[in-house]
Amino acid sequence: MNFQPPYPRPHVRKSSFLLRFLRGWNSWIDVLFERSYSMKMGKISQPGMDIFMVNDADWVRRILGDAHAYPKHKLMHRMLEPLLGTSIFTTNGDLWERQRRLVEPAFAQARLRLVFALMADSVAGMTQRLDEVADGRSYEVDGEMTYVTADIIFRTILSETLEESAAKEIYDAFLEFQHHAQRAMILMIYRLPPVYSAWASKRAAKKIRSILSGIIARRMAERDSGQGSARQDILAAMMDAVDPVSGDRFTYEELVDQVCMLFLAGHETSASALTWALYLISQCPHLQDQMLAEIQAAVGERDFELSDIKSLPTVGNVFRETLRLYPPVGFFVREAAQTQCIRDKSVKEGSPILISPWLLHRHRTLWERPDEFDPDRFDTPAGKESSKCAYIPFSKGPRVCIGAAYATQEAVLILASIVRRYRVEADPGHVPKVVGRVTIRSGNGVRVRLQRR
Ligand code: HEM
Repeated sequence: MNFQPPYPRPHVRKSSFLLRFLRGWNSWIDVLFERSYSMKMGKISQPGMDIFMVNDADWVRRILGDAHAYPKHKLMHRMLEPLLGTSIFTTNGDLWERQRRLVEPAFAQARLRLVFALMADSVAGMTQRLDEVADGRSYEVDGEMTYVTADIIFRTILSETLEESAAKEIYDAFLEFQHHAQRAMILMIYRLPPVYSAWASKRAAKKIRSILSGIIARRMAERDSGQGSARQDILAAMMDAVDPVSGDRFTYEELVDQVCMLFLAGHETSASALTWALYLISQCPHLQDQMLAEIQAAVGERDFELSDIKSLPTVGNVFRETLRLYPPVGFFVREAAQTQCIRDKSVKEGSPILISPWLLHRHRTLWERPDEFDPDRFDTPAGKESSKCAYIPFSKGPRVCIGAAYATQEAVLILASIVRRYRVEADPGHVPKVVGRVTIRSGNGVRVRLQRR
């Protein structure tokens, strides 16, 4: 049985300028109105700046397909810069191309094979911690999903395990960063100086950056003194990578920015998706039975192996459908490099263009029953058609997520490990409150009840 999970009901009409500001202060999703979910293109007029929202599948493909004509907008860079510095996530042009050439090999299939065992070790730690709470009590899963995904990033990128105290420090600092970065962005859109929010987001980012930069400095010193060559993690691949065009490597400062970016892009997104996935399956006991039967048939009681990931199509579809309904990156911002017409609208050079997986994935004319949770939809002709043109949780084109395969491997492993060991039951009365900030999260947490099988 499919069900319709919660999301903020859109307003009937477009909000006025002032209401948009107030509603967007906590969550950009609260600004949306009914037509946002069916229009192909919208325009939001702000003082001194028109922002365009593109939901037309062909235009989305064109925009995402051309990183030169539609580079990333500086707004995104300014929002994330305190944490990510000048990293691949927000740069453009030659600088981005160089960074992409140096980072991409670290995520090649061969390296993903190497990091699978590290992921599995971390998941074993997760189940030990979950055993402590798997007695049917009401349990908030956000913290554990953030912990295990951050620990996986630490192990696979840096060959370090993440202590619980450092994990807590990072978790709290990141919540603080999200909160203030979202507010700084809203203020910048309204041409107001984001004085306090910018300062507070920098303060939170500094805590995370100081934990990571210490480790990188140590690793570079190790390399320079000829030690540590046996490590096969993602940092080693990035330190060794030589740019085939310029012949040079990442400097220390560049590596700090890239690792902070991979840390954020690589754990917060996955933690958001996994938390929502646990909520969704908690509402569907029959689906869990189907997942369990599939896991038992393919894997039984032995340890998971990398080749199992492809033998668990239902688990894979649960992850895909979670990313459709709650895409961790709810929107991205590009800009028009030249003045032009997009559909019937004149878009000036430099105007921000928003592309929103949140809206595209729930578009009234592009999906059947868009608000329903239905993992089987990806096996139907209609679902396959919709996902071809209107499914972009990892974006598309030259700037597609570098970590898509890594994230899928990790998420299927975590979900399958949880379902094999526990029944994930609903916590009656708990309804998550969807909040759109840097990622899409629940403002009141996600609570379920775990029961050991
Ligand atoms: C469920 C998990 C994930 C989701 C939904 C996700 C989603 C995305 C999206 C939508 C973008 C494009 C953003 C834009 O165009 O502004 C992106 C870019 C990126 N992601 Fe992910 N991501 C996930 C996990 C990861 C992981 C695990 C890593 C690495 C460890 C990673 C690394 C990156 C990088 C480096 C980019 C920038 C690529 C570029 O601009 O060239 N992501 N991701």
